[in-house]
Amino acid sequence: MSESAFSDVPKRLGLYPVVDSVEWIERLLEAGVRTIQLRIKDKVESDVEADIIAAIKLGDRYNARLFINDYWQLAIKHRAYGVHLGQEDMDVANLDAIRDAGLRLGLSTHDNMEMDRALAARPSYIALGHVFPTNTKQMPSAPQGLEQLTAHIKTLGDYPAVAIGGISLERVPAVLATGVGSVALVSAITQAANWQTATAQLLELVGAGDE
Ligand SMILES: Cc1ncc(COP(=O)(O)OP(=O)(O)O)c(N)n1
Ligand SMILES: Cc1nc(C(=O)O)sc1CCOP(=O)(O)O
Ligand SMILES: [Mg+2]
Repeated sequence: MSESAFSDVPKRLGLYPVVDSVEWIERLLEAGVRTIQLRIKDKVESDVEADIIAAIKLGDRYNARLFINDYWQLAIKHRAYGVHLGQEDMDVANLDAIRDAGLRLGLSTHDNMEMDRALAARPSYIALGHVFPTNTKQMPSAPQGLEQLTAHIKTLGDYPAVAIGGISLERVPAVLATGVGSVALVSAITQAANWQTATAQLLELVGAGDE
C-alpha cells in the first residue's frame, strides 16, 4: 500500500468519537479522548464557523487530533488537525488545498470500489463503514460486517484505518480483533445512559491512540 500524500496520522488513532457540538468535544477531551470529530450537518458556513474555531482551540489545548467533518475550507482557514470527507464530498472539495495546508485527511469508504477511489487520493486514513446497522445515519448500502472489515484491514496493511457504524461497547472486542487501529462511534457515547462510564470503558478497551 503506498504512503499517504497528506500529513501522517499515527497508525492507531484509538477511540474516535464523532460528535455534533463543542460541548461534547470539551467533555470528551477532558475525559481523555485524543482523537475526535466535530460533525455538524447541513448548516451554512457562517453558522458553524464559531463552533469550528472553538473546537479547534480545544483540540490544541488538549493536544488532541481534532477532525472537522465536511467544512474543509473552514478547517483550513482555522488550521484544524484534519478533515474528514465522504465520497460525495470528494467530488466538490479541493483535496490539493487540504494537503498543501498540511491538514490530515480521512476518507469514508463502504465497499471495494470506494476504497480504490479513496486510496487513489492517498489520504491520511481510510474509514471503513458501516460495520453494523446504525440508527445515527441513513445508509444507502448494507452493513459490511466483520468478515468484510477483516478483509479490508488485511488489504490496507499498515495504512491507518478507522471502523465506524453501529459499534457498541459490546461489539468493540470483535471489531478490534480485525486489527483495525481506531474505532469511531456516535451513539455508544452520546446515547449512553452514563456517557462518563461508557467513555471510560471504551478508552480502556480501545485506547486513546498512538502518540
Ligand atoms: C470517521 C468517520 N467515518 C465516516 C464518516 C462519514 O462521512 P461521510 O460519508 O462524509 O458522511 P457524513 O458524516 O458527512 O454524513 C465520518 N463522518 N467519520
Ligand atoms: C456518521 C457515520 N458514517 C458512517 C459510515 O459508515 O460512513 S456510519 C455513521 C454513524 C455512526 O454512528 P453510530 O456509531 O451511532 O452507529
Ligand atoms: Mg461528509
